[in-house]
Amino acid sequence: MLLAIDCGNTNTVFSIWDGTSFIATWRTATEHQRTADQYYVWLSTLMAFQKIEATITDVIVSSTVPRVVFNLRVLADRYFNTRPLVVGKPECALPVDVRVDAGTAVGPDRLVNTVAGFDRHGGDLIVVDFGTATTFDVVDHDGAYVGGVIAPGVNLSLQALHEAAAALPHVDISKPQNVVGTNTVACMQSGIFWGYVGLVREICARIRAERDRPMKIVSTGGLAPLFQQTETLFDVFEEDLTMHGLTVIHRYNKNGG
Ligand SMILES: Nc1ncnc2c1ncn2[C@@H]1O[C@H](COP(=O)(O)OP(=O)(O)OP(=O)(O)O)[C@@H](O)[C@H]1O
Ligand SMILES: CC(C)(CO)[C@@H](O)C(=O)NCCC(=O)O
Ligand SMILES: [K+]
Repeated sequence: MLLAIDCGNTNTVFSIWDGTSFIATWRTATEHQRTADQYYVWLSTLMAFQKIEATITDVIVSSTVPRVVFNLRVLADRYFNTRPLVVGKPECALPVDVRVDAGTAVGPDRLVNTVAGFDRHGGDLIVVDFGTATTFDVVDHDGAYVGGVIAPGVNLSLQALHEAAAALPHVDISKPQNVVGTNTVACMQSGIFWGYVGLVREICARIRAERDRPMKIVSTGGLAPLFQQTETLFDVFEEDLTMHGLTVIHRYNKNGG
């Protein structure tokens, strides 16, 4: 079975893929100090707790944090006796082209989202991922990643307000009832929530205008549903998009690339 690891700047998600479906998914904070042994203790405890008797034969990793890859490689080698596929490394082939400026290292999560979006929906897509950053990946008609947009993430924006202004508290995102807030928390939530609705709508409209062709908007990431609730910003939401992309890339490499 395949262990797929999606490591973001905030959280790392581990999923076990049995060839047909994900039989388990676990999430942990991303910490580069964590060793292979620590990962294994954590993983094996959860597997035992959920009575998952998977024999892991393959590992694939996408990491936006280069430093954590070393320990994940050791995890694969020491505990699963396999060399992991690492997205973005030359030995990991991608089923789509990447057409960007020379020397640009595109975030592996964006490449994985591109592959997943193209696999499920075909080309001409905008993939919006609400993670630490909010990213927009533009997928061409042939599935190629052709660029996009990086905006500060929702939680990062709230955190930045709190850290920069002495009188602004730590606030969690939620949909405010009104635009005009009558207390500090409501004012901050309004700024971020409605600001984000505008950001997403404007960026997608401008991408569409620049590309001059119909583009489907696919969203993923923990906070996408909160925004979709209010306004129709996306055509579809897919919680497991990044994980799906990892299984597609793994299969592609198994079959010889
Ligand atoms: N209503 C909400 N308010 C605050 N956080 C939420 C809410 N709904 C989901 N989340 C958070 O969203 C996060 C899931 O987001 P996701 O995995 O897409 O990105 P991330 O882990 O924040 O970023 P990255 O992938 O860059 O590490 C979880 O940490 C979850 O707690
Ligand atoms: C933008 C993030 C942080 C989103 O996770 C990640 O994709 C990344 O580190 N990207 C590198 C730069 C780029 O994608 O162009
Ligand atoms: K993510």
